[in-house]
Amino acid sequence: MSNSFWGHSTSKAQEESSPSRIDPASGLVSSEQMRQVEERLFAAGMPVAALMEKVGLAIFAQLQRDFPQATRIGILCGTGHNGGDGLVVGRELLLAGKTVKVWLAKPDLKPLTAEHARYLKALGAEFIADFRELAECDLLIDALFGIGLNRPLGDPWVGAVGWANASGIPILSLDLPSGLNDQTGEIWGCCVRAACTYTLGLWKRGLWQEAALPWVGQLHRIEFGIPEWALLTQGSPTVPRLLLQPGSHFPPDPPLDTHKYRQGSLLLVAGSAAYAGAAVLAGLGARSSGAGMVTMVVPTGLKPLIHTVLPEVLVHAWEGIPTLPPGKSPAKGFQALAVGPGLGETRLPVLEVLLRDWTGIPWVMDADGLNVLAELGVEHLRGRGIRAILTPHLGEFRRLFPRIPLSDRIEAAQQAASQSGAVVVFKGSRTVIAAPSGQCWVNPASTPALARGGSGDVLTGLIGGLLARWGGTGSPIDESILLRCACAGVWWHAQTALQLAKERGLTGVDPARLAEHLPQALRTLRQEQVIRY
Ligand SMILES: NC(=O)C1=CN([C@@H]2O[C@H](COP(=O)(O)OP(=O)(O)OC[C@H]3O[C@@H](n4cnc5c(N)ncnc54)[C@H](OP(=O)(O)O)[C@@H]3O)[C@@H](O)[C@H]2O)[C@@H](O)CC1
Ligand SMILES: Nc1ncnc2c1ncn2[C@@H]1O[C@H](COP(=O)(O)OP(=O)(O)O)[C@@H](O)[C@H]1O
Ligand SMILES: [K+]
Repeated sequence: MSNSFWGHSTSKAQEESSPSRIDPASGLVSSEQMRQVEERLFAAGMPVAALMEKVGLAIFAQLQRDFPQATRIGILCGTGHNGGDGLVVGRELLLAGKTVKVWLAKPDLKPLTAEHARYLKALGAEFIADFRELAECDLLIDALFGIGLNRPLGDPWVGAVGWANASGIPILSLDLPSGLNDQTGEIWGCCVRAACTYTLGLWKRGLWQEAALPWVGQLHRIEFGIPEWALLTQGSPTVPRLLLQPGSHFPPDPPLDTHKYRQGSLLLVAGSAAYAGAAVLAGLGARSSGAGMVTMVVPTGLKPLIHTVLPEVLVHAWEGIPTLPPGKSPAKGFQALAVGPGLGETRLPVLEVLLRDWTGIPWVMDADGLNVLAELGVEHLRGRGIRAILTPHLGEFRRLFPRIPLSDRIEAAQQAASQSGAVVVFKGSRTVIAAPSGQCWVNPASTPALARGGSGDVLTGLIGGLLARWGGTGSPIDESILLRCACAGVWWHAQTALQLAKERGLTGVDPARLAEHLPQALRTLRQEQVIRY
């Protein structure tokens, strides 16, 4: 990853132009891809047992940091190498003076796992026949299944998992919570509900899917030093990545001799009599983006409100039939268009005007803009040559892309981007951002404090403003800039909400305050350069 928070570092540029190598800090892999990486290590001479030892010791060290108070540890141990990892950790815990009890799901262990079981027994760990005997433990380690899981759990695992989940004892899952699908994050019938998951080597993509959120707990990646040559992907040209920090996604800071027209001019088309607030919130988001000029197109009735709340905004008001600012052509006047929040009944006539004359500048489309697009068909965008960012939530996504299956939201976003030719921001508790070229990002940190009406309107204005700012720099707005704006907006929006929720509690993050807090949050983030999970 780039070390520069704002700069356009070469390493970042290279990273983006060579998608065939997995970034170990942020790349999301399937179990199959993980196996390929491991196979390369083994083929090059790394002994399997040595890798398990290395991984086990690293897990033990992290466990000591995260659960220093745990003294009685129960291990739910499967037959494969996930169980082996659990036993290595058990050995270290025992040697550190902790009490260790092991429940072996089945006796037919893989050879390496069997060796570790034999030694742990010799050291004095108690091997129990009934998992209920783990009730006195203060920490459970879930070492039932990792990347080897390939079908729904049956007996005796279902009983053990159900008991562990109901026990109230915190559970640490190794690699994946047992029962979680490594790709989709959905569960195979039943699943361990982890307080914490330590994934080994590379992030398994299922862990970062929205469906996995109730099961994975705190996520942590155990580094075990995978060499660069082992990180090549096969079969998949691009690997989805976590949005760990915005880096070069943001527009550069303004030069000292800049002026308002070089800071980007945004046309924001939003609001209706019924949904005046949506226009205000999108305007507040645009204001905080730092765009040099914001012009809002609203029905006449909203003009006084916009002037009062956003005095710096130019307002073009229309009555009867929607019109756009006179004397300005898309080519010279504006660098970006944000359209959709709160258009309500006026959405169709408004979109008709925009589609007629305004296809030359990049668009951010949300809410009612997306609903019109769903009626027209997403092909319309490509047909008209519109460069666009679409920001659907689940309902809007369904309407736009009715044929795309939703069980794997990362894959769904990638398909949507490829189908529409637009950058797609699939909003939710784990927002996914995908581009037609196949590049794809997942926002790893957000908060349910955002789950209230209007949060998305702020995001639309913010992304629109960022787009205008890039346009103001003179950069051609190609796919990579669209992607940068989408990523920067999503990250900044969520990090601001996290900061506000910490200060004011989950109910203190109303959209207007969120929009107002954006600049201050970014300043803090720039100083801290941290990611909050
Ligand atoms: N590769 C390495 O050397 C290293 C790996 N490491 C660790 O090993 C883990 C992967 O180990 P693993 O391949 O042994 O698979 P694991 O997840 O333990 O499953 C065991 C077996 O269960 C079976 N099975 C599947 N689904 C089932 C079901 N529903 N109900 C019942 N059985 C089911 C399936 O066998 P099958 O029955 O399909 O033949 C599978 O093989 C990995 O996550 C990491 O923790 C690290 O130590 C680093 C070194
Ligand atoms: N549970 C959640 N955790 C994190 N972020 C969330 C959650 N629920 C919603 N969000 C975020 O809040 C925003 C809601 O947008 P949207 O549904 O369009 O709201 P609205 O249309 O009312 O403005 C999106 O950015 C989404 O990612
Ligand atoms: K596990």
